[in-house]
Amino acid sequence: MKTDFVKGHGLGNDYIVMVEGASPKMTEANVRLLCDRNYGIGSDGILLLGQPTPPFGLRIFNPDGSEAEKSGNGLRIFSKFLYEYGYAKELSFPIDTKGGRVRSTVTVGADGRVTAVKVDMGRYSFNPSDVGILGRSNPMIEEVLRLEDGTEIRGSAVSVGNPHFVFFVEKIDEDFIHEKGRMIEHNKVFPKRINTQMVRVIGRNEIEIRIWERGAGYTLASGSSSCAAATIAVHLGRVQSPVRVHMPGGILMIEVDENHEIRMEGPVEEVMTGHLSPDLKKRLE
Ligand SMILES: N[C@H](CCC[C@H](N)C(=O)O)C(=O)O
Repeated sequence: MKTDFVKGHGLGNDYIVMVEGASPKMTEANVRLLCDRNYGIGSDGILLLGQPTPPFGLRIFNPDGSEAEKSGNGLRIFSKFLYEYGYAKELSFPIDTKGGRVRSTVTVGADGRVTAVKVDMGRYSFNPSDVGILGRSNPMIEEVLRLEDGTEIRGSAVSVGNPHFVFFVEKIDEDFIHEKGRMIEHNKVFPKRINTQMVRVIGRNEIEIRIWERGAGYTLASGSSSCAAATIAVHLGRVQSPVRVHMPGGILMIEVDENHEIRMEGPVEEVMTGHLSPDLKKRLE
């Protein structure tokens, strides 16, 4: 790759792609600086290519410097990168993440560029230890979560490789997710912290969500959040699979099957390629 990084987005959830060995060390300080929208490149996270042959190695970093087990939008951006920059020779290939192995299949347009990606995201789990909840073995389904300000929210916890808390509303309230998202993220029930989705059911196969991401805050879209919200909505019988998930950044298609497998499909775009300038490099550890 003749460039220091490639930047892409999935429905407005943007990531910087870098290659291990040709990138700064992924220390918390470096990740925070690179993701900073004023002092750095700016993004909702970093995707780091490890093993450059199948099964491709992927590490995912949030803009606060923490490492995530999985990212749905990140996997689509990463899959497009692998195919267009010659790492992937096939249209379908496996990728190893901290949250398990997934398989991507890219859709290529007439110009040879990837326009969309389908990802077999693996299996969901309601197991509290998979979500990072300690001291219980029964799933947290439609239970009241108490926040430090006294707010009570009835929701469910699910892992799709990374952890999520999902609650339903009759009407989407953007202010609520901005006011309470961080409190939910850091609630003591979730020692590994957690991603949160506010969900409104629109139809038998349709939901609308708003997202507060662990380690990133409010984002325009989230693939793993779409998987988590669709999984809980199907599990509670509020919708049927496949589920169209509407977000401010756009729509993802999510399938949840009886074997607990989740499949996600959606668009992806490359924004730019770039080089780190000497002044920024001086600031990196
Ligand atoms: N912040 C998430 C990772 C990124 C998820 C999101 N961007 C997606 O597309 O799935 C976490 O700490 O688990």
